[in-house]
Order: sequence, then structure tokens, then C-alpha cells
Amino acid sequence: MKIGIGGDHAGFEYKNEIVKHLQAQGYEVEDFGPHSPSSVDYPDHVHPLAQSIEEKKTDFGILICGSANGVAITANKHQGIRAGLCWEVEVAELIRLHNDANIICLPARFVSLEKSIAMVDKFLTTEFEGGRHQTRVDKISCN
Ligand SMILES: O=C(CO)[C@H](O)[C@H](O)[C@H](O)COP(=O)(O)O
Repeated sequence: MKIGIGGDHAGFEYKNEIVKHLQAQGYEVEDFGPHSPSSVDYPDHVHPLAQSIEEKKTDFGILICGSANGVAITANKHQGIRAGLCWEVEVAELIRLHNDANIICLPARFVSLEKSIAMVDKFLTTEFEGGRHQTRVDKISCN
């Protein structure tokens, strides 16, 4: 399983720690940046990660910014992306179980690193439930 991770300067420190955590678990990780704590524009790092998932070069994505809204709004502009904003571990489970999300968005300025890592672990180890939820997911796309 290949994981893409990215975001902006507000998520830079968490991103680096999560990369180390995932690599220690044996995941293949591609870091879409930023690669320094300097202020950046999150769309510059979100679009390439989202495109990589749409092209099936990457299996799941992790996006981190201050509130997680900027990266989520940007990622969900892509037809093949279902990006969920998470603030509790149970929410990270539900975006996989019910929404078949392929990107988790983390609010670095509002949740701890420990909770962020726990949410990532839950997100990556939860399967989509299908059934009634598949009917709903199939209706998400507008065109
Ligand atoms: O898009 C956002 C706000 O919902 C993200 O949280 C960004 O990280 C934030 O806007 C960055 O703000 P900054 O003042 O430029 O650090």
C-alpha cells in the first residue's frame, strides 16, 4: 500500500512525524511537501497528491493544514477524491466505513500529534463497509 502525504506549513511538523511513523510500520510513503516550515499555498501540494490517487499511483492520502478545511476543500475538487476532515479517531473510522474516503484531512492547529497519528492508523486499517453506503457513494459525483 502506497501512502501520499502533504499539506502546508501549518501541518509541516506533524507531516514529518507521521511520515516517520508510517515508514516504521513498513508503508511506502511519498511526501508531496512542503519540505520546509516556510509559508506555502496548500493547493500547490494538494493537487499533485490528489492526481496521484486518481491515477492509481497512490492508494490513500493524508493532508494536513491548520484547520484541515483548506486541504479538504481543494482535494474534493477532484472527481476521484473523497477527502474527509477528521478530529476524532471514530470519525477517521467512519470516513472509511461509510464514505470510502481515500484521503484523511487533519487539523494540525486543533488536534494533538498523538491523536493525529491514531486517526491515521485507524483510517489506514479500516475497510469500506459497502452495502447501503455504496449506493450513497455512487451518487456523490455530480457528472
Ligand atoms: O485553509 C486553512 C484555513 O482553513 C488552513 O488551516 C491553512 O493552514 C491556514 O489558512 C494557514 O494560515 P496562515 O495564517 O497562512 O498560517
